[in-house]
Amino acid sequence: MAAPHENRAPADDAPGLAARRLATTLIDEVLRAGTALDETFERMAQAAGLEPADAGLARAIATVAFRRLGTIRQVVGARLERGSPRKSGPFEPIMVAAAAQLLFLDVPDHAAVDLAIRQLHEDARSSRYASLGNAVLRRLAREREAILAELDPLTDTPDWLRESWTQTYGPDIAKAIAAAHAEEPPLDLTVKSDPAGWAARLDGIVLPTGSVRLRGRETVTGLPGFTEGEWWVQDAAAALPARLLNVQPGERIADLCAAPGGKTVQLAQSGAEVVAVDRSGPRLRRLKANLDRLGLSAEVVTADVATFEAEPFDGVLLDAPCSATGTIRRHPDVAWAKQPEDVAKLAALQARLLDQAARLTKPGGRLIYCTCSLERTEGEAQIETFLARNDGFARDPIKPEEIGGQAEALTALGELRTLPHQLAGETPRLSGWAGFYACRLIRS
Ligand SMILES: C[S@@+](CC[C@H](N)C(=O)[O-])C[C@H]1O[C@@H](n2cnc3c(N)ncnc32)[C@H](O)[C@@H]1O
Repeated sequence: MAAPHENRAPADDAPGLAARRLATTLIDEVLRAGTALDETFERMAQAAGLEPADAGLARAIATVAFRRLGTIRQVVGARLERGSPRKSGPFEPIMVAAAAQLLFLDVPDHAAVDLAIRQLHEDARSSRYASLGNAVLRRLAREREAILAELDPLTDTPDWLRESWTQTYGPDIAKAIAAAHAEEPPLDLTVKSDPAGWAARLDGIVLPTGSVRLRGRETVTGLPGFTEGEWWVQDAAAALPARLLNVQPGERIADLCAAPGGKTVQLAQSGAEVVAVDRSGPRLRRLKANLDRLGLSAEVVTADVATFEAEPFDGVLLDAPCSATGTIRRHPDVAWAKQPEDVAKLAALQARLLDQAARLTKPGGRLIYCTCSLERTEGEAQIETFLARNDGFARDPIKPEEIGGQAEALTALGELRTLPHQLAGETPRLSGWAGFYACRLIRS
């Protein structure tokens, strides 16, 4: 008896097929397991043993698929007369990856469709729907212009996030946040010194807060200054919390939940004695590699912050684990991998970590609590309840001049609340920053 698919072309002979397969697996895995795309990619790309160009293409397809997942599901669903077929194996992720490439990446239509048909034939469950998939994708190709003319960024925002942002910030800002997420993010660098010089060398702009934003899309490791350790990649908003600690040379500073170390290197660069604590060994290895490349040092401790004990510090920075909804522009998978229950669970963990961070702060010392979340529960509300149960702490309001004059990113109580649509730049792609919350507290 003939083996199934015996007459199929050998698996890897079509250009782009290996990349598309990996993209499909990534999309499927992130949606099913709720894992982060970056980590899933690192694990799977290595196992798949692809050429760097194919691995890069797979990541690009998966990223745009998540950025536009609401639209893709809508336009594919509208062309499936009887809805998505049941028991069809990998049909859905194959169609999502194909539609992402067809609608949003530069690839000839016939190639994008052909790869999907090959993939559908690779699994007996989806093979039965290959002609259906073919018909839907060809329609998408024919109707692409009309589809792209009607894009609504809110379609690419899951309902629970749209509702949360509308309730917290109002409908106009919720829409503006969604529009910012539709744009590919720019690359921001924190430089050790001479931002204007690095901006000139790397074709960048010095942002009002001092970060350097690059106009191009180069691979960072090939840029001047990377090997020499002159700068590190850090979103302009993510660079603010560590600065708000106003570290003085020689102070003892705890960086809690520190890995992979974006803030640790800022604190170490300020001349402080930094103790960086995180419970993740693999992430701390990345932190150490970052310190080494930059020629900076810190004491690195693998521990659970909830039970970490030490002599109290002059300053403590807690960058607590959170839903990361403020990073959706850089990590569009977050919007679809996270659920409202995650926010509630994380808020309980944040409260425990914050109480321990408070115990680790000296009388008269400063404590910065921050999260890269747009959810009030993980930011403003967390601090409100913390202050209600800790009368030894008070807010130390942040002033606009501490954040490059960006007064719109401060709350009435002097907390930092950056939103993705703020910080207008030369073009929509060169505008915006991550959504961050930070509050500076002083221990009396
Ligand atoms: C938002 S990330 C930190 C980013 C980092 N501060 C930076 O700027 O690069 C949160 C970190 O919290 C760590 N984490 C989560 N729960 C923890 C706990 N109970 N104790 C210690 N670290 C924890 C995670 O391993 C993760 O590295």
